[in-house]
Amino acid sequence: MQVVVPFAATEPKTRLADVLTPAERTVFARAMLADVLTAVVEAGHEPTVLATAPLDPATLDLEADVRDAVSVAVDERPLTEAVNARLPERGDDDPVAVVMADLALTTAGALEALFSAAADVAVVPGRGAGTNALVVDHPEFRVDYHGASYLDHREIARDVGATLETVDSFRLGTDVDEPADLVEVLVHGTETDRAPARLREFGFELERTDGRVTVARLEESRPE
Ligand SMILES: Nc1nc2c(ncn2[C@@H]2O[C@H](COP(=O)(O)OP(=O)(O)OP(=O)(O)O)[C@@H](O)[C@H]2O)c(=O)[nH]1
Ligand SMILES: C[C@H](OP(=O)(O)O)C(=O)O
Repeated sequence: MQVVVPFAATEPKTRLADVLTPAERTVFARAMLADVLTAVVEAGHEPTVLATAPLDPATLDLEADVRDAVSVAVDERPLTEAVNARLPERGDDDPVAVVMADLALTTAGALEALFSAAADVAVVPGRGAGTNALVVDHPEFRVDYHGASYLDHREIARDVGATLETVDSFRLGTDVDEPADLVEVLVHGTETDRAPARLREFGFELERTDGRVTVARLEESRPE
């Protein structure tokens, strides 16, 4: 199986602009990417980062064995086009997995559950009907990201006669897009994960109130 990890290398995570500076968003996005790549390698695969701009794996916080297993492909086209150019065509035997770089809670076990699905197309939906991860083992299925892409992908699978399985995964279903999502990173990130470590360095901590838990940033660590 080929595993592709799309990564917006410049100006990542704009929806976090209210709580993180541009430099912090870059650090945080790269930390999530490193966590995802580590999980992919632990699951036994050699990931390709599909980046919008050149990226040197040596500049990511990766163990040496993970770094050596990672390759980078630069494609400046929009996400959908860049991913579609990597999906299997007629005659290709190898399925292609697409795992987003902002799945900060990804573990090898969660990926293995997705990778072992038997359908032509296996999808993990994200919050708000996005598509966080999928495996394509069909020559005609193509992606159409953004909007309610999970619903669109179900329809596309039907149109091309591909079987589709929805994989239920809290860890892969949690994409980190908005400030409220940072809660999940602090609650469920593990000791060795880079993303929660970076958030804590930035001064974020959980805030327990009467309602849903939120994150707060220590006053002294807020940027000017
Ligand atoms: N190769 C590639 N990856 C992309 C592109 N846009 C987003 N991504 C990646 O696709 C995944 C999902 O991205 P989104 O959450 O939609 O966008 P984002 O850029 O991370 O964040 P926002 O700026 O807040 O929308 C993340 O792993 C991004 O790094 C693109 O145009 N090309
Ligand atoms: C990649 C895209 O992400 P969103 O824009 O929904 O966060 C999608 O899931 O279709």
